[in-house]
Amino acid sequence: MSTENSSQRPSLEQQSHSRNSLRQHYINIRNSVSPKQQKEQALRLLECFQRNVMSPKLQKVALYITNKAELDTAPLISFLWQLNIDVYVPVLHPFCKGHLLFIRYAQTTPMTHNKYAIAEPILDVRNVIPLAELDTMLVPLVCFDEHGNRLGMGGGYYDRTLSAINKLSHKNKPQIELIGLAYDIQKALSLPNEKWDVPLTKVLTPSRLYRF
Ligand SMILES: Nc1nc2c(c(=O)[nH]1)N(C=O)[C@@H](CNc1ccc(C(=O)N[C@@H](CCC(=O)O)C(=O)O)cc1)CN2
Ligand SMILES: Nc1ncnc2c1ncn2[C@@H]1O[C@H](COP(=O)(O)OP(=O)(O)OP(=O)(O)O)[C@@H](O)[C@H]1O
Repeated sequence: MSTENSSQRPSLEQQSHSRNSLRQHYINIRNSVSPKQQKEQALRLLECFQRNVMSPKLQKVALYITNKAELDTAPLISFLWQLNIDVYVPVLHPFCKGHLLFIRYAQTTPMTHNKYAIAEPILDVRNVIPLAELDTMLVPLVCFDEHGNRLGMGGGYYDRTLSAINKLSHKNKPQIELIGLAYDIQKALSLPNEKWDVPLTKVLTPSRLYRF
C-alpha cells in the first residue's frame, strides 16, 4: 500500500474496498476448512499453546467462543478450566454500540446467542472484568500479516474495545498480551492498516507462534 505522494494515495473508499475484498477472500479460505480438519487443527493449536504460550503468569485469559469455521477454541478453554485459569469471553456491549464487554465464562455459565448467532454468556455485571485486569487476550481474526496487522469480521469491535487500553496513561498501561489465533492459511503477505487498528503482539497458529 505504500505510495510516493499523497495524490497517489488510495482514497478511503478504495482502502475500505480492498479491506473488504481481502476480508471476503480470507473468509472463503477459512470456510474451506472441513469439520474434520477444524477438530484436528484445534488440537494442534492446543499443543502449540502448551509449548509456546503457557506460563505461570497466565491467570486471567480472554478468549472467544468459536463461530462457524473459525479455529475452534473449545479444547483450549477446557484445558484452561482444568488448570483453574479464569476464562473470559466477549459479549456485545448493550449500550456502547460497537464495543465488547468481557465476561467470566465457566462450565455452568448461563448462555444466550448474540445477533450474529454466536454463543455468549447472559450479561451479569458481577462477571464483567475491566480490560486492565486481563493478562492475555486471544483474539479471533480473518487474516494477519508478518507485522502483526489484523483484519477481523469488520465490525471494529476489538479495535474499539482495545483502543480504550491505549488511552490510559503510560504509567497505568497494562501489559496485556494480544495474541491472534489463526489457521496457518490465514497469513497474508501484507495487509493495509488504519489508524484505529490495534496491532497484535503475537499470532498463534496450529504450527507455530509468530512474535512481532
Ligand atoms: N467467535 C467470535 N466472536 C466474536 C467475534 C468474532 O470475530 N468471532 N467478533 C469480532 O469482532 C465480535 C462479533 N463480530 C462479528 C461481526 C460480523 C459477523 C458476521 O458478519 N457474520 C456472518 C458470517 C461470517 C462467516 O461466514 O464466517 C453472518 O453472521 O452471516 C460475525 C461476528 C464479537 N464476538
Ligand atoms: N477505535 C475506533 N473508534 C471508532 N471507530 C472504529 C474504531 N476501530 C474501528 N472502528 C470502525 O469500525 C469499522 C470496522 O473496522 P475494521 O475493518 O478494522 O474491523 P475489524 O478489525 O475487521 O473487526 P473486528 O475487530 O470486529 O473483528 C471501521 O470502518 C471503523 O470506522
